[in-house]
Amino acid sequence: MVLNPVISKLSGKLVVLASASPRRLEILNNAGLRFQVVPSWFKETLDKGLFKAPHEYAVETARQKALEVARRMPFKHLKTPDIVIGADTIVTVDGMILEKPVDKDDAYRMLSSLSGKEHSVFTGVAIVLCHEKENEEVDYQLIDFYEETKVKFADLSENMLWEYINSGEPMDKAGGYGIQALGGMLVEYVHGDFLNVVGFPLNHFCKQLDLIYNSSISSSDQESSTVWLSHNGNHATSNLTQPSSANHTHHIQSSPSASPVHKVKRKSSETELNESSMTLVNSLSKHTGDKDSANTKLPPMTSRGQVKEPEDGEPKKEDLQRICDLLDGFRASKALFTASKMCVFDVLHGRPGGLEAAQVAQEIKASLKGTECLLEACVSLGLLRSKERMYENTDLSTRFLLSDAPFSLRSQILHCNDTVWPIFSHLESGVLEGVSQRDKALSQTSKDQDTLHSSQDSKLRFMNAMHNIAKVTGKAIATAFDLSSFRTACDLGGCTGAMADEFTKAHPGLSVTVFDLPTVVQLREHFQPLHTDNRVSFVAGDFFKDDLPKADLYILARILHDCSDEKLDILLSKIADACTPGCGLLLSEIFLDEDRKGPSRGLLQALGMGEGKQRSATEYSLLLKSHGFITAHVRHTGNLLDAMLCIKA
Ligand SMILES: O=c1[nH]cc([C@@H]2O[C@H](COP(=O)(O)OP(=O)(O)OP(=O)(O)O)[C@@H](O)[C@H]2O)c(=O)[nH]1
Repeated sequence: MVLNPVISKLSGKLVVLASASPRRLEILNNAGLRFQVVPSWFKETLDKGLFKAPHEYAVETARQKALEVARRMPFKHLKTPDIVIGADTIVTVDGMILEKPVDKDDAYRMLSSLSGKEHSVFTGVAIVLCHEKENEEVDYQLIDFYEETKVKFADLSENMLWEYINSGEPMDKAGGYGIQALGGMLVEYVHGDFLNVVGFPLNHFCKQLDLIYNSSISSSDQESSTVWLSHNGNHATSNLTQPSSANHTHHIQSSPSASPVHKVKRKSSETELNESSMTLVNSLSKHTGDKDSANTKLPPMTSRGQVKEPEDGEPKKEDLQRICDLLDGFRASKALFTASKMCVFDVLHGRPGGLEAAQVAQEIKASLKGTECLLEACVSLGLLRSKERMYENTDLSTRFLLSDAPFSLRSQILHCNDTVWPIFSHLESGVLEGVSQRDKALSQTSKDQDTLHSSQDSKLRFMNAMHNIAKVTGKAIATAFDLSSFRTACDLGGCTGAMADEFTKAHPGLSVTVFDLPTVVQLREHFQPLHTDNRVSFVAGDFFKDDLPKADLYILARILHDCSDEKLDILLSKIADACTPGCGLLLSEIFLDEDRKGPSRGLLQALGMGEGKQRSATEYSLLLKSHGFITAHVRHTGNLLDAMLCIKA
């Protein structure tokens, strides 16, 4: 790509850098850009698990940083900028995203995970072009891209690590290092844009400006091809013409059902810019021709930031829908629980063409009316499909709701129905008293049941539920880290051995001992996989009281969140005592976001008021460090559980 002068194109425009990074300020200053700095208030807490690739996380964070400033300025600074620039820099290694360390321990974790390795630095950049309209409304055009640079660290000694950490330099830098300063000592090579590592890919930025201000797309083309971001930043689809420019051919694919983010692939003779995507959403005024955008018509925001309620004063549909979704949530859960318990999905399995409601009613021995309502509700939830009054399973129900599906969750669903649901029926008491309502709820439930389940039956049902979760999450956890340095593992509370199976499958050199209560180990025959791998063995015992089997890796999957502080201390002390330096501890839990604002799955689980608590990765890391385990790697798997690998110091 031939690069043309671009900085001068911005003279006379109000350019805003939505960043508090002194390095970004210096880079753009040195390039001769005149701009104002308005740090963004956007909290960098996007759920990383939602992004398919690390760079998407950096780009979305950059977008939100820039949009927050672009939207705030008209009524906080009483002026609308012409251009707002946002950026976010992250480091990735071993599948982990490293941002700025929260403390020295975190910096140690990051730097030790980078030691001796090549890693990537991604900087996402968002350019928001603001267009103030005659009616004071502001439309935004959002253009974003990312740049990747590879960096290789030398092998770092403990002394080197701690000397660098104690310099204080790591604390405000992605990945815990500053390549432009002391951190340069750690670096063996850089492949790619050095400034991108520092925090701003200046060359790529200039190329992007070139596309915006020097491309041959005529203003009318730009008008027709450039679709504007609605004031609220909500996306909407739009139909687009396919513009072409002198230096670049870019293809903007759009379809009514497509996400509003369209990948724009720009190629040039010299440089293939990596994917830069222009978030294309339609304005409220000009491009709402097609039905989709009409459906997503949003109340316009005045430049003073107030959302204009629709003329008739009706509440916004989206807000009402959000509340109704929450209102109906328990009905949806109960429909799933009931259909599962009544074996609706099993009844429909293997019935080509499906069954009528009357046939299902007969098979599940239920009323026709009740069965029809249940089947229709399941169709509305995507659990069944119907055609000419014939009902069939969907892929979703076939994969997760059949009793004998490889990843069946039916037992977990029955556990939620029979145990969790009664507990949540006493949630108000739980909140008032701050203690679990389990005994009250289950003693009442067991009295209500015609026949009390034998202790073995209820134990089996619980084990089945745990087996379901281990089957669904086991592979993601077992493959989260390189465990080649470990030969023996002990899965504490490993229940049926489903997780142990996945570890032996993923690591041929590893044998796993499942250590669980005698009543659990006695019942393991009910769950043994068809293939019996002799690398999985069972030992009965109580990990709070008995000696732990010797191993060089201990696995704790969904155990710690259920333990009181006292039990945590007992268990972790026993593990620490059983470990020699270099032993591993692999923890698998739901890791809360650092600001404890999500994921709701974890925070809703905490409403069970058990004696344990939900924690973030940092909280778990510090808890384990207090027992001599240093966190080496953290993995947000995007599955139901996350994972952390710690090493005994
Ligand atoms: O080698 C280096 N690597 C990274 C940096 C600096 O690290 C931070 C990255 O953090 P972020 O992208 O979140 O930016 P912030 O500083 O928090 O400012 P925002 O207001 O934009 O969020 C960034 O400052 C890089 O410059 C470095 O200096 N050297």
